[in-house]
Amino acid sequence: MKILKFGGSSVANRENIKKVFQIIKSRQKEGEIALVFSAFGGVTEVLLKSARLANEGDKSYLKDLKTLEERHLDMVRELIPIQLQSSVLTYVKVRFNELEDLFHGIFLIKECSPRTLDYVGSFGERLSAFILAEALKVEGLPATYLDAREVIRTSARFGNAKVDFSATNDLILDYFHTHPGLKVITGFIASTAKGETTTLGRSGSDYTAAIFASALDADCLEIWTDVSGVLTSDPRLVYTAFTIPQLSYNEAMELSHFGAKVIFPATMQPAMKKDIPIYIKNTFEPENPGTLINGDAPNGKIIKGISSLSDVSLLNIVGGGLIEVVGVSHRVFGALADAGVNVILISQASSEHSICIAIQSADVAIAKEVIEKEFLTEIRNGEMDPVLVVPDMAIVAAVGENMKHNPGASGRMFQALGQNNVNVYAIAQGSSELNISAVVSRVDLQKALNALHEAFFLSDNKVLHVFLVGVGLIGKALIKMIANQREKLQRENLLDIHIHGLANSRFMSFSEDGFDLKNCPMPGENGNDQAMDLEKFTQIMDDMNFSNSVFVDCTASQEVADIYERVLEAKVPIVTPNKKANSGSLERYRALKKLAGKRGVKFLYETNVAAGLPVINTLQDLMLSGDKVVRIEAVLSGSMNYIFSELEKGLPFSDVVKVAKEKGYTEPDPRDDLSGMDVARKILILGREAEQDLHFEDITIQSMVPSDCEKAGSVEEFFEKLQAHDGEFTELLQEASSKGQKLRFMAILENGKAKVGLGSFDNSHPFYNLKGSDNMILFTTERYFDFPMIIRGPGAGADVTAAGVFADVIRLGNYSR
Ligand SMILES: NC(=O)C1=CN([C@@H]2O[C@H](COP(=O)(O)OP(=O)(O)OC[C@H]3O[C@@H](n4cnc5c(N)ncnc54)[C@H](O)[C@@H]3O)[C@@H](O)[C@H]2O)C=CC1
Ligand SMILES: N[C@@H](CC=O)C(=O)O
Repeated sequence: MKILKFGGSSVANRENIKKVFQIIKSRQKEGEIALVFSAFGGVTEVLLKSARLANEGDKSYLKDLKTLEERHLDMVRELIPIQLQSSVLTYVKVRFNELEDLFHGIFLIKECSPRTLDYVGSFGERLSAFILAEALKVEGLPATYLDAREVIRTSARFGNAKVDFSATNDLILDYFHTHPGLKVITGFIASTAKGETTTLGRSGSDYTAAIFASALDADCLEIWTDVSGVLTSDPRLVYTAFTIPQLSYNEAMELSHFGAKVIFPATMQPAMKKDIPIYIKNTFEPENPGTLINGDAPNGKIIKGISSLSDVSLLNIVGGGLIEVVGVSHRVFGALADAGVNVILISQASSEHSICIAIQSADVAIAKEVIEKEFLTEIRNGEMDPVLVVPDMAIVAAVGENMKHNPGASGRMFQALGQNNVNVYAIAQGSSELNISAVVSRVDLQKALNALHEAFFLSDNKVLHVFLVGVGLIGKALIKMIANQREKLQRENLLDIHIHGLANSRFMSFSEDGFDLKNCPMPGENGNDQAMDLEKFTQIMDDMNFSNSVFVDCTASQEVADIYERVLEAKVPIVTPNKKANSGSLERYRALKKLAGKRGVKFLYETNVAAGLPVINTLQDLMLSGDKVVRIEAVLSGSMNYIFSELEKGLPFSDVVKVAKEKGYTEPDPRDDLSGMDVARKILILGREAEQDLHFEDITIQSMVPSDCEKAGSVEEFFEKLQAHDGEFTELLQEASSKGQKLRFMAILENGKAKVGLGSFDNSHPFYNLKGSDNMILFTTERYFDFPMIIRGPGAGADVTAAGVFADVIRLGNYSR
């Protein structure tokens, strides 16, 4: 025997009911079944609301009742052929006449007790089960309607009656032995020994099904609903939530206590006592296996699900007078119980100095009042503080039997929360080790759930949420690269990258779901984009509050570099090719690294030097492994190398600089390259990475910008003025060529001092053969002393730089996995 229960959404309309009938027919072929139905979707709510309206003297209940009656009559007409409708239509009309009389009585005497409400509520299931039984007969099934009030005996606690299992089990068994056929049973309702109608409380129809399953020793209980089982987390908050294939009864109970709405704990008890498997199945996706709930807790994932409760407040009861005083907890919880306040979570440190309690926010005022009343004397004597309320909290709970005797679950949980800057206000874990709960701020709830979901279920998968400032040459190339590589990264690296924020110097735009990167509109291209405001940009990034946010700075702006502290403080890692932050004061360079370390986030800037070439990482590895840098000799400017190599072809200097800019090798203002400033910044950063106390003043710079060009107001004006100097550069080149040498703009760092400027090299030097936008870095270290370590390759350009930035972003994705 299998018991199949269908909820209100499964029988909300004819279309759904047809699906239900298909399921019933297929199950019936497999063996004996019995069916339990809820009222048609939404009917019970309307009935109870109408009763309240009548009680308040509001005659609009009549309209609601009429609409309900029409709905049921329509259902009969839709499910049953006209020649068989008459008796069923009469049944419905008689029930609604009874209801009308009943509501008129309530309206007249203005009395609507829980007992009356139970009677009113019973009509929903009586109508649905009767109509469905008749419709099933039409489908050729031997259906017989069973009003559960005939067989489920309860106490007279109306609204939430207590089942008398001994009487009920006998009545059910007797009924099934004496009545053949496919029983179509009303969910939710029962009766007292005196024949008064009662109801079974929240999720009462599930309970009915479990009662029958238990009485009949059913092989299994199938709960058919509108979701495919119990999910790993609330899918409205965690988009990656998925169906849990199997749960133990205990796990299902823990999950449902904290928000998994699919099953209500009490309803499981009868099935659980007899170890009857419960399947949670989706009427609209019957082939989906759904969730099996049974007595097993097989080894597998360390937790099964992450549940949550929002709208929680914390009460802190603090005071020296609590220490080693017997009975304090008894008084606190006694006062709360007397006031009917449900305590969700309790935490008390072993110092006994405080007790922390989580309750529903709606109960805060009364809870505070009764506790303070209970401890009036202690508060007056200063032995205890008035109750401190921390509002707007939420609870996240990791649930799973495999946590038992399995170290690491709480470590992983709090690491994930900490890494994502989620503050934990209180913690509770019982010795059953089935549930670890943490109280967090409500604004952090979604981030916390996603961080935990990723840490426990998708630890191999990671989603990065990028906020990109600067969508010029490099920024645009980066977006294109991410768009092209996304699928491969998802597939092969289990890494997904979404961009949620974009900005240039004038506009900023945001997308909660992430921009469509293949057709990504640039800031300012959408009518509703906002004017760029850096403070607001970071605020919106904070407010979006994603786990794994990343700030990418693809500008050359000092203003943007100045907000790094704020970004790191918010525990958001930074990736940037912008050299401004690291080439500012030595103190700030060090402070930023320290802050990143302190906040446990990465600050990655491989592209600060030589674009995508692995220079910074290599140098960091050398230093970490104990090497010492003796000398760095390097060509660090892709544009300058391009310019001086092209000059060899006899082209005018100003034309070559223009082409270097067009090719994306120069800085936004090419004078940053020609002046040696860009190279100076790079050698400064390399020196600092080599753990030298290098300041900008320690660098001697030879500028290639003629003095009149320096003063040019715009880049265009600069190019106009530069033409007049073409001859000077041709002369420099000829002089070097006459000695068999080539011009290279280079930097040398030695003995704590650096020099940046033009040098000429013959073919015995590695710089001689550099081509195009090549960079070359020679590291002479204690280990690489006789022959320096050499890194060479293109050191400027959109693609190589964007690729370096992209590699840093991917690196972030790979950390902590
Ligand atoms: N071009 C190259 O080969 C390499 C460039 N880099 C660095 O990459 C960075 C970007 O360079 P490009 O893309 O060539 O520059 P770009 O001039 O093409 O783009 C800069 C972007 O930043 C935006 N921007 C500037 N100030 C801003 C502010 N205050 N707020 C918001 N947005 C602002 C601009 O509107 C533009 O979208 C620079 O720091 C550069 O030094 C690093 C390695 C190589
Ligand atoms: N303008 C730079 C590129 C970025 O660092 C160069 O020419 O090397």
